[in-house]
Order: sequence, then C-alpha cells, then structure tokens
Amino acid sequence: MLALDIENLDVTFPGLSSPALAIGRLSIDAGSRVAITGASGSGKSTFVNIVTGLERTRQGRIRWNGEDIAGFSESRRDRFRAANIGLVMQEFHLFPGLSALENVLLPARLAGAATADIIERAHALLSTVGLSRSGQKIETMSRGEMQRVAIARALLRKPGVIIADEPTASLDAESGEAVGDLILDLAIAEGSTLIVVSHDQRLASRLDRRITFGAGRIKEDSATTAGEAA
Ligand SMILES: Nc1ncnc2c1ncn2[C@@H]1O[C@H](COP(=O)(O)OP(=O)(O)OP(=O)(O)O)[C@@H](O)[C@H]1O
Repeated sequence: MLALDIENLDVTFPGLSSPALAIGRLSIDAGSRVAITGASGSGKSTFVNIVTGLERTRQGRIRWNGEDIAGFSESRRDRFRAANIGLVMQEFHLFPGLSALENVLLPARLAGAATADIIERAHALLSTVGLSRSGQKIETMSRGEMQRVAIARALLRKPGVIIADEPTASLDAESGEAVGDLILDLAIAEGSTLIVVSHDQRLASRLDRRITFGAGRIKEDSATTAGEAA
C-alpha cells in the first residue's frame, strides 16, 4: 500500500495566467480510497499525470511512501509507475489483434517480468473481473469487457496504488456501475490505495474521502471539511 504526500506543487502551462494545479499540501493515507471530482478544466487530469509521473513537475514534492518522484528521471518514473501504480484510464489503451490475456500480460512481457506466477495471476484476474474467454480478441469485446481487461492489466503486478481517471465515463450506465464497483471491490480485496477521478456521484459516494478541485486548487476535502454537504 502506498501513501501519497504532496507539498508546494505548482504546475503551470504556457499561455495560462494561473496554475493548472496548485496544491500546498495534500496527504492520502495508505489503503484509503479517495474520489477526485471537479468541473472540466479544474486540474483533475493534470493531477493524475503528475502523481503517476507521466508528467514532470519542476515545482513541488510528490512523495509516495516517502520517495519523491519529482526528483526522478523520466525512465526512473516509468519504472516506478510500472512497479507500483495500476493505471486505469477512460480510454482503455488496449491492443487490437491481441487477446484479452495477451493484453493483460503485454506490459509485464515488455518489462521481462512475465514469470509463470504472473501468467497464472493474469488468468486468475481475468476470471475475477468476470471474463471467462481469455483468448478472445480484444476488438471483438464490448466496451465494458475491454475496461475489465484494462483493470486486470492494471492489477497484474499487485500495485500499491490504483489510479483510475474517469474509468466509467465511456461506458453505458449499467456497465459503468459494474466497472466502478469492480474497481472498488478489487482495491479492497488487494489492499491497494485507490484514487478515482470520476463525475460518477454514486461511485464517489462509496469511497472514504472526496476531494473537489476548482480552478486548479483543492476547493473541498471531506477529510477536513466539517459538516460536509451530502
Ligand atoms: N499541456 C497543456 N498545455 C497547456 N494547457 C494545459 C495543458 N494541459 C492542461 N492544460 C490546461 O490546464 C487546465 C487543467 O486541465 P485538466 O485537463 O487537468 O482539467 P480536468 O479537470 O481534467 O478537465 P476535464 O474534466 O475536462 O478532463 C485546463 O485549463 C487545461 O486547458
């Protein structure tokens, strides 16, 4: 399980008069489950990109269990992410022509980490996410099934944190609900910290803590706000 500590983060982009994201201090406990919400353009994707190390910040500290990834090179950030962060995005980033199983295993294969144990875990995870045909080609699957494959892939290396960016936004209501529940149930079962960016109020309400961004800042945090609005 990973804990996150952010200090003095300030992310600016050319052409923007104010920071896309400015966080003085934010701590997320190991094993906690947090929803990030906020209007379009409030900085949610920037937050995901920074805490996963997909983007670099020059200003601030991003500590995962005390390790500041802001000081890492790009290749070290990539290695850290592969080993520690299970990422689930709105678009699934799966590879057509490959089966469900091959998609789950691809990052591990590329990292030279597809051991017999990992292959066994890939089969088990596909079954846990409710997919019985591991050899089915990805392009023949429904969108809900594709997201389940992406979830199995994200969990393969037992990440200390699962970070999901609008995981249900491109799904219909029914499969979105099922996928949201699945991510939460798996995070609990695996003992992973969970951070979910979502407009889905039902999913957000099932998590321990809700943080709302507004104009690149933390506008509300249920961990610190007394008498939080329902
Ligand atoms: N690479 C970039 N260059 C310039 N501006 C950027 C860049 N990335 C993001 N921004 C700006 O930073 C702000 C925050 O964007 P971000 O994508 O984080 O918002 P968001 O809350 O995820 O929005 P949405 O819900 O619409 O995805 C926006 O004003 C956006 O235009």
